[in-house]
Amino acid sequence: MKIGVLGGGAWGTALAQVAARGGAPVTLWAREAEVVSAINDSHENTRFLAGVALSPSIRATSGLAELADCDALLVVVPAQHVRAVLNETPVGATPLVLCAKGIEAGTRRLVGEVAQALHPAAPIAVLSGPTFAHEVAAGLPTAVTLACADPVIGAALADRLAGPSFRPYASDDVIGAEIGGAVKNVLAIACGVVEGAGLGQNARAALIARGFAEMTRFGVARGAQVETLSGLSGLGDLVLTCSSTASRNFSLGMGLGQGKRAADLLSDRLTVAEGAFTAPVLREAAAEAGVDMPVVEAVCALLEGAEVQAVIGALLARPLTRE
Ligand SMILES: NC(=O)C1=CN([C@@H]2O[C@H](COP(=O)(O)OP(=O)(O)OC[C@H]3O[C@@H](n4cnc5c(N)ncnc54)[C@H](O)[C@@H]3O)[C@@H](O)[C@H]2O)C=CC1
Ligand SMILES: O=C(CO)COP(=O)(O)O
Repeated sequence: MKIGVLGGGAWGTALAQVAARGGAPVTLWAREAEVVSAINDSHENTRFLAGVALSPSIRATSGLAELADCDALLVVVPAQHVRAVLNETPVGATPLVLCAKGIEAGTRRLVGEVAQALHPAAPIAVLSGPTFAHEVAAGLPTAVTLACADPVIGAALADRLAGPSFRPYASDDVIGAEIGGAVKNVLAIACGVVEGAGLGQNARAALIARGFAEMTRFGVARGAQVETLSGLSGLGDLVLTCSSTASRNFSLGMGLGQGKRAADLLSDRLTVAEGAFTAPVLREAAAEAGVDMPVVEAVCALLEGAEVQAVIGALLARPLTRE
């Protein structure tokens, strides 16, 4: 199975390295000409994943047409750009594996829903879980959810990507796998705020648990299975990104917690903090579904410039309720 990767950021590059194990040919489309030439000339993505020696069997390209001979495409561009990139990609009935984590602004669609609407003949799969790109690229042990409605295609993709330190777990819950990854990015911002504002470890644990309750409420309302939300792509990824400054979302939250302005923190970013884009869309989607998400609303308020202590005070002053 020849794998193509759409997106030459840190995660697309790390997944290309996974797929190239044993010298298997992989074609990686990157938007930046300098990323294409760095990968082809020196086998390194100096811009987004510096310091990792990439397999020579990864060939980078700027031409989406060159993905036409692939047997499966991993979609790893940021969620807000999936539509534009997939619009230009020759897909047909090739399986699409969505690896971006987010909800599209405007349509409030999960990226798998965007992909399915654009390419109705393509089987849709989702690969998601606790996966810092630099750890995966370094070959450290990692487990992911690989969800696909078609169990035969799901198993073929899992077999193709699995390795001694990369373990896909099968699921048929595509929506559940996507919702975990999208929502946890927003909750990771909230946990970063707790860290930045010095609110302590009790508060962080409380936020993870109450955030998970929000993720579950929203997920169930959108048709997700609770087992998926409490697995690798939901709770697993939530725990990872809510505990580490290696998370871009957590780091963004730390800055907000220290009183910095969201606009300043976001203005000169080279890399993507998806939670900042997902938060307002998730707030709308939750309202539409009639689901209460106070932590998500608090993150939105902070991104819109509200004062940290006022937002935290309002969250803590909510009426007492049952767990
Ligand atoms: N980095 C990680 O550890 C992980 C990232 N992800 C997800 O993977 C997705 C991609 O993130 P990263 O690879 O980390 O990106 P990155 O932050 O390393 O790089 C930014 C990427 O955005 C692309 N980009 C910027 N503007 C664009 C546009 N107008 N059109 C198309 N692409 C554009 C750049 O070409 C580059 O590939 C995100 O949804 C992220 O949440 C998922 C798991 C792990
Ligand atoms: O999704 C990730 C790990 O699973 C990466 O998290 P950040 O985007 O917050 O760095």
